[in-house]
Amino acid sequence: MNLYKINDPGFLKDLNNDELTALAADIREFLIKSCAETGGHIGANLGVVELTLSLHKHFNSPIDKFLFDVGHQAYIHKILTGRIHQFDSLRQYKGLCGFPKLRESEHDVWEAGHSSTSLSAAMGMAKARDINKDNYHVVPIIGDGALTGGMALEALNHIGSDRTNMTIILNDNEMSIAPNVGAMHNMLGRIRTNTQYNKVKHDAEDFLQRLPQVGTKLRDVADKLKDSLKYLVVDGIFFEELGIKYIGPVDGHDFDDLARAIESSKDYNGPVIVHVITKKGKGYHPAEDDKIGKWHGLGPYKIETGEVIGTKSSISWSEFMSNTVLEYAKNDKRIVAVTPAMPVGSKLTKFQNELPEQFFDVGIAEQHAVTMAAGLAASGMKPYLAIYSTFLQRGYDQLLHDVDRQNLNVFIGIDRSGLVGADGETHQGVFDISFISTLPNITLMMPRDEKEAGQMIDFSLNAEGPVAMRYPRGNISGIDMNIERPALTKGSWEVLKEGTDIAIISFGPTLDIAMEASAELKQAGIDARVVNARFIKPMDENMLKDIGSSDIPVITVEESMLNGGLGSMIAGFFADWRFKNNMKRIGIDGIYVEHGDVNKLLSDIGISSSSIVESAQSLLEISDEKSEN
Ligand SMILES: Cc1ncc(C[n+]2csc(CCOP(=O)(O)OP(=O)(O)O)c2C)c(N)n1
Ligand SMILES: CC(=O)[C@@H](O)[C@H](O)COP(=O)(O)O
Ligand SMILES: [Mg+2]
Repeated sequence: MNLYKINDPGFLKDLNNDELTALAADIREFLIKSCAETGGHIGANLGVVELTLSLHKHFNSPIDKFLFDVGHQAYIHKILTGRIHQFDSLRQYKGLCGFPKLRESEHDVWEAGHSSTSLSAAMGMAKARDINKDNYHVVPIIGDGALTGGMALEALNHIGSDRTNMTIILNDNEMSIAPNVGAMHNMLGRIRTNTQYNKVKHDAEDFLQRLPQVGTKLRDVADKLKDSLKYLVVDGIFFEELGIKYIGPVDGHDFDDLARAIESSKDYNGPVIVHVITKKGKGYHPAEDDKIGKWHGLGPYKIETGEVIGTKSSISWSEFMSNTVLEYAKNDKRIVAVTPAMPVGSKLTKFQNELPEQFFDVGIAEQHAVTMAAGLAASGMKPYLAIYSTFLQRGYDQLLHDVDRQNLNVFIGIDRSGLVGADGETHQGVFDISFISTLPNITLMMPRDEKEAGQMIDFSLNAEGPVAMRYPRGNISGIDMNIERPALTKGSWEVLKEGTDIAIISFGPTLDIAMEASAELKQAGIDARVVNARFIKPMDENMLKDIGSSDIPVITVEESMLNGGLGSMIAGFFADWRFKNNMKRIGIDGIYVEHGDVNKLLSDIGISSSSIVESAQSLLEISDEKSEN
């Protein structure tokens, strides 16, 4: 079938299973080729081809509402809703978003990126429907990994008690990014594999189908028998106990099985969960055989070999951090690593393999991860919580209420700090400084390179109280780790380049553009000082007082939100000390930064050496005018 002719999913209603099967093959072939060029969440999408086709066949989007949890598995949905032409720009600057996007299509009724939100949103939409006496289906599609998220369980608790009409599609492929974990996963596994129940269930259904003109009474009795059978042969049906009818397990690659389950869910008066069993990566061997989570989402690859394109000259920041902490943990049993379902992204699998008893993957459960780390610290352990900046947002109250307020020795590795690029708005790590800087006790740092990172890790593992160290997505610089550096003291900044005309204050990766700008300014006869504000909190107040007293203009640069960022903190300090330095804060000003190449995004925002140079020149003109008057 010519996929490029698809504008609307309505045609699916007329397709028979053979035609659907052929269409599924065409879609898989397209996805494998397209993602080989652009990268993307290929594994997750290959697993939901038949499921997505069936949903669009048996429901009526956009009147019926599809809410894709996380949303990384919505590529087929996007193909069926007329967006195949945009796939060559997937997750690229101004291109197709890798997650559902309201502005892209009327069929995208809920945006995501962070997991476990679909059931709560579905509840809201279903209640609005009922209050307005509307009549459409609300269909959240949630994975077995996302189901481990606390929000999902909070929503199930409400949905079941309220008996709100909706069809929950549970896409169970036994994988989160890595293999899924937790008691929920184990329970689903028992249902998946309980062949005795499945056989009895099918035999019962076949028997009923064969009975001539079965009276409704007998059918009701038989249904109750079948349901009670579930209680006998399958561990307590968790969902039914919550008041949510359970249908499954359903073969997520069999159109007949899917049709039966979806249609019967539509007839039921109350909430239904359809437990669909799928294979992540189906149809592409490297992805299908993936046991660790490499093919969940990745960059461009060679189709024939599955080899990811683009050799790396050095290791990632994540690998550097995890391997360095691992070495400390080998010599100190108190050091334990905690990850909320990101052992692959945070490069903790080596730690997990070498020190399994000092490693915890708690599932997609950031709130639990943060407070568990607090509990570990309260008992004398030294927890290292590796967590993406964007996902730390999910555990903010736990960070405040449990970790910082009790001043506990938790060491937080804030991964993917700064712009992440392809994942876009929902994943940019640009809010953590703003929400951490307000906390009274925590120390917040960002190293300029791996040498300084090593010093910070040592500082953190010997510190009193909570410490957070942010680091970017991408690779370390590969500098010589044997270079000598002065010892790191808490709250100390470093002058990278002396200068008397203006001070440029930054930290982490943006120090590079600060140094570039200072070199350009030197060409123009301007002597710019560059300061490494490696301790974002506490700031180097002595150095700030020196700068304040000298009354030279100050430019701050951060790949982070301006409000609550370093620039704001320095401006507040100057105000409190009545310093009158002219200031320019360069950073992200009140917008959500979309997906795309990080360098292009930085340039658009004005985080560049040229904008530093321009700011310096205009500040110095102001200062000159001020001094003339
Ligand atoms: C709050 C939050 N934590 C972590 C992630 C990272 N993440 C994205 S997809 C994923 C696994 C989701 O597993 P599942 O729901 O089973 O979907 P599948 O990929 O298996 O289809 C994780 C951990 C996220 N998007 N949001
Ligand atoms: C969809 C999701 O949240 C994850 O798959 C995320 O995209 C991983 O990001 P990295 O690729 O930076 O590990
Ligand atoms: Mg899964």
